Amino acid sequence: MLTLENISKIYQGRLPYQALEDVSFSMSAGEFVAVMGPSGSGKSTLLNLIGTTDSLSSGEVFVNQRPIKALSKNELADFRRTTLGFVFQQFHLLDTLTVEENIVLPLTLGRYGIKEMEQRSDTMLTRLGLKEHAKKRTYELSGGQAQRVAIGRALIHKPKLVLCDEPTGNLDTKSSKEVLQLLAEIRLEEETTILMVTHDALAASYCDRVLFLKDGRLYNELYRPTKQGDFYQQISNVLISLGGTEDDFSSVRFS
Ligand SMILES: Nc1ncnc2c1ncn2[C@@H]1O[C@H](COP(=O)(O)OP(=O)(O)OP(=O)(O)O)[C@@H](O)[C@H]1O
Repeated sequence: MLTLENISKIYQGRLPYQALEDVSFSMSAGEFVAVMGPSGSGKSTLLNLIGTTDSLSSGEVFVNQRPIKALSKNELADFRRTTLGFVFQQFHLLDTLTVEENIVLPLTLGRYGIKEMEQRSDTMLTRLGLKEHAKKRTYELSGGQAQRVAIGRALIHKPKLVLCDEPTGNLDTKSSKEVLQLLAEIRLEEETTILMVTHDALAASYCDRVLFLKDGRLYNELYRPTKQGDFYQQISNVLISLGGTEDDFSSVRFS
């Protein structure tokens, strides 16, 4: 579904800086993949390049075998609106709108009738366990509820690829687990491909695979074994070999 071929990014400042160098990997439809690495290793740069909010210095990104570079301006706008969904650490919800209005917001930019919007919103609110909160303003929600609204908004238009930047960074352990469980389930139900940047080994252990970046290059890759607890331990070991600090690890253990 997604292929990165030898991508590099050099920021052209007073002193040019190579943030990514020769990164290649592929993701199949419905795969849930985490990207980890120390601060400054190029994780956000990677998301921005795939999300088309920044441009490649070299290499190519293919979505469903189509090179993103070949898209015209209109096609690119259409690609962002229909194929991609975004989830951020700071939920980026609109306080002036209700929960359900936030969730249907992406649909108001497309050609959807009122009835279809209502149906999709209703299904999504139920799926997120937020039906009773539909008419609330977003400042009346807990962090976990707010992030679930943001996930609903990211998924309401049924995007093929969802890019998540530290989606659990502002959440406590319980809310983090709920949000991660939700992402893991939804990608199975909808075959949504999810790429998630995270510092948290616990969050990464919900994924099928973890890619590790170091100094802008792919450093390691782990596939999930049967047990999530084993995966968590393996991820923690790679983080230690990367030179991670205590802050990179969660204190949660699996039985
Ligand atoms: N616009 C820019 N101009 C110049 N250098 C940049 C720019 N954006 C990022 N960088 C540099 O590129 C490198 C990678 O940055 P990036 O934000 O991708 O790292 P990161 O892994 O996401 O870090 P963090 O975990 O701290 O968010 C860093 O050294 C950063 O200083």
